[in-house]
Amino acid sequence: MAGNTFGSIFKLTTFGESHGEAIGGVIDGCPSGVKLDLEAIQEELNRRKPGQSAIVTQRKEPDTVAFYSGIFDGITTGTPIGFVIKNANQKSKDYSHIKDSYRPSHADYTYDQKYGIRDYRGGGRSSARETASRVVAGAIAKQILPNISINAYVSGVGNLKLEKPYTELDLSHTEQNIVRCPDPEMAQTMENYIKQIRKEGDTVGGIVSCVISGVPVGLGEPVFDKLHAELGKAMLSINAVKGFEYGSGFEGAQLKGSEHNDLFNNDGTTKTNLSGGIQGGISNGMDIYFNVAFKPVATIMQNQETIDKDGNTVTMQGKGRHDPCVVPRAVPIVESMAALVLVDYWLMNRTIKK
Ligand SMILES: Cc1cc2nc3c(=O)[nH]c(=O)nc-3n(C[C@H](O)[C@H](O)[C@H](O)COP(=O)(O)O)c2cc1C
Ligand SMILES: C=C(O[C@@H]1CC(C(=O)O)=C[C@@H](OP(=O)(O)O)[C@H]1O)C(=O)O
Repeated sequence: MAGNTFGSIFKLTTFGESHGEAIGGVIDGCPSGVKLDLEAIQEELNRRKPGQSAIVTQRKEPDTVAFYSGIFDGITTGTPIGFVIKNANQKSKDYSHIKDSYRPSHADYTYDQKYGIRDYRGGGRSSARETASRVVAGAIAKQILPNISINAYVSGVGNLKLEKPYTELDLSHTEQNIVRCPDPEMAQTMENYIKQIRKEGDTVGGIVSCVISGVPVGLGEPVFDKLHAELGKAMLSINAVKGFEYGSGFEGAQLKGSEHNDLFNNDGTTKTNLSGGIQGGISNGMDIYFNVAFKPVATIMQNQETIDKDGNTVTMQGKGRHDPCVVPRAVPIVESMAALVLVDYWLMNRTIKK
């Protein structure tokens, strides 16, 4: 199975399945001499972990990370950073019903067809449990990036949407509610809606928005490794993601050039920022902002028609502990993937300029 490594200088390889012994990763290419705040890494994991509130999966995992290499006296040594997060709260018997049948729109069918064998307990390797390892690496990347802030927040749940742009929001409120929406009133409405959806045994999608400030001019490697192309790949690699747009995004397609162009100030900044901080695949020093769309996840607590391995139609009922809506927990994952992209390009830029 290829495809388990992300990045070209700061490289993360993850391993592990949702109901196996453990998940974890190896980071190769981390610069030496970085003093790490290990508590801050654990805090990022706590933002992502299952069982954290009434509107997420009730699987209760401590998600405590243990580092095995690459850090000495709290400082990176430049050697591979190996880390492990033990799985502690699997309930694998809840998944025997999907051993020989496929949940519609999960990855059961495609994994079976491609590999011919599948750890069906939980989603196995396809479970978003794997993203905990991304958060560890992302938290380290955040600590390497100088003066760059990355803030994601929930801007949509089903039809409920925050219409205000990030410039009119107080993002310091994001962590003050369990939805991670910076508008307290909207957060409450979203929370009530997710609770109602959960009661119905259903799931609902949503949008995570992200804003990155303090990025210097010059990150991004045209023509194939443009900064926004890599951000797009990073976001689309997250489980359940269906869409990525940056800057003016899909709405920009409705505008005229005279409305869309970002006119310059004399210092090279721009009066508007419909470009979303990237032009020609290179950061221009303005804020980078983007939206990531998540689908309503596949496992619903309702009877559904599906097929078994032999192609027979069967009725399946959702079992196990699942997220009715993933966006509250996806916020730190989006930030982490953004940090991994930025640290890679930042290190590349440093190398090229030397
Ligand atoms: C934070 C997070 C939590 C998720 N939780 C669940 C879940 O509880 N149940 C589920 O069926 N899918 C869940 N998913 C989505 C599946 O992992 C994903 O749909 C599956 O791997 C198939 O991949 P795809 O949707 O990207 O095609 C979650 C995704 C994320 C990002
Ligand atoms: C365990 C986590 O979330 C899981 C993500 C997930 C999925 O299908 O993506 C399905 C559920 O668990 P399982 O793999 O046991 O079916 C969630 O609880 C986690 O994020 O740590």
